[in-house]
Amino acid sequence: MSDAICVEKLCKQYPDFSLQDVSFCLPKGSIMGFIGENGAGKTTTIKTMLGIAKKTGGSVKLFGLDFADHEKEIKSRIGVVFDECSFHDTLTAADVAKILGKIYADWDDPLYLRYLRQFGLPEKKKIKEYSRGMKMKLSIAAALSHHPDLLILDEPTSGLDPVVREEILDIFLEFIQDEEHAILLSSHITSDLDKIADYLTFIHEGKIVLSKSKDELLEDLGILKCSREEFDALDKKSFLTCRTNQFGCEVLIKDKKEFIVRHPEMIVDPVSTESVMLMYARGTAV
Ligand SMILES: Nc1ncnc2c1ncn2[C@@H]1O[C@H](COP(=O)(O)OP(=O)(O)OP(=O)(O)O)[C@@H](O)[C@H]1O
Repeated sequence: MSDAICVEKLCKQYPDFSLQDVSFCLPKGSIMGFIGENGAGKTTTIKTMLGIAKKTGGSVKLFGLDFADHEKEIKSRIGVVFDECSFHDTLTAADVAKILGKIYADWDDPLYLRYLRQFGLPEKKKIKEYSRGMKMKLSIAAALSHHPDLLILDEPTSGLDPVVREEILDIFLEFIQDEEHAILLSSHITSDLDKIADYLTFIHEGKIVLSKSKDELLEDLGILKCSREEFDALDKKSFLTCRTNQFGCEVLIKDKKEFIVRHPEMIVDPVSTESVMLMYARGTAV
């Protein structure tokens, strides 16, 4: 299976923030959830991948092609949605179709109209009269209507009610069914990622801390609760991150089965996508 995205050692330097050696690959036919707390670097990664922010190092390949050398071709094959609607608010959905129809050779008006109807979006109403959720749905409809091979979505379900979120997640699942398409989706809504993601990539303070298949991650990782004394006595080689409070420590463990063999007396709880995110966001590296 070849990769839709392969990012290697991507770097971006802002005055108060740096993206450091960000690397991950997304195989075709799959969905990757890109997770991290506010300010972790998700949008910066996406913008730097797409050349919207200038990278200070590293390489980005989409469909096996170097982004910098094949920007035009690559852009015609991807649909991108940011958390803010990128269309001018005096336009209507019908105007958006006219503009995008001129930009994309594969623009599909009937498909776009089908999404507008499915999402309940009036064609003639100005975007400024749309609600936040309607604007997001319009961005998603537009991103899907030129038959892209890859969707890159920055918080696409934020601000949407659970019914619409589910409807959109179903569309994403349908999109990848042919095993050629892929989706990179940044989100704080871990329950959405639990439903649809095949891979999870966690970013924290500008660095990738984990990138794995969701099944492997849930199978391998565990959370150990122990006292400070127990923590101090343990070998830290399989510890990823740790949170301490007045009652003791919570430790994220890389390989819970291996740890339990070495410490059968200790209890290691299973992880969820949300608990891993919280362990990184609120913990300290061990
Ligand atoms: N144009 C810019 N100039 C300077 N700093 C920036 C710029 N854009 C982003 N940053 C900084 O980069 C850091 C990461 O921001 P980014 O938007 O990538 O985070 P995020 O993970 O997408 O967060 P959120 O979940 O809140 O959207 C922040 O500290 C932000 O202030």
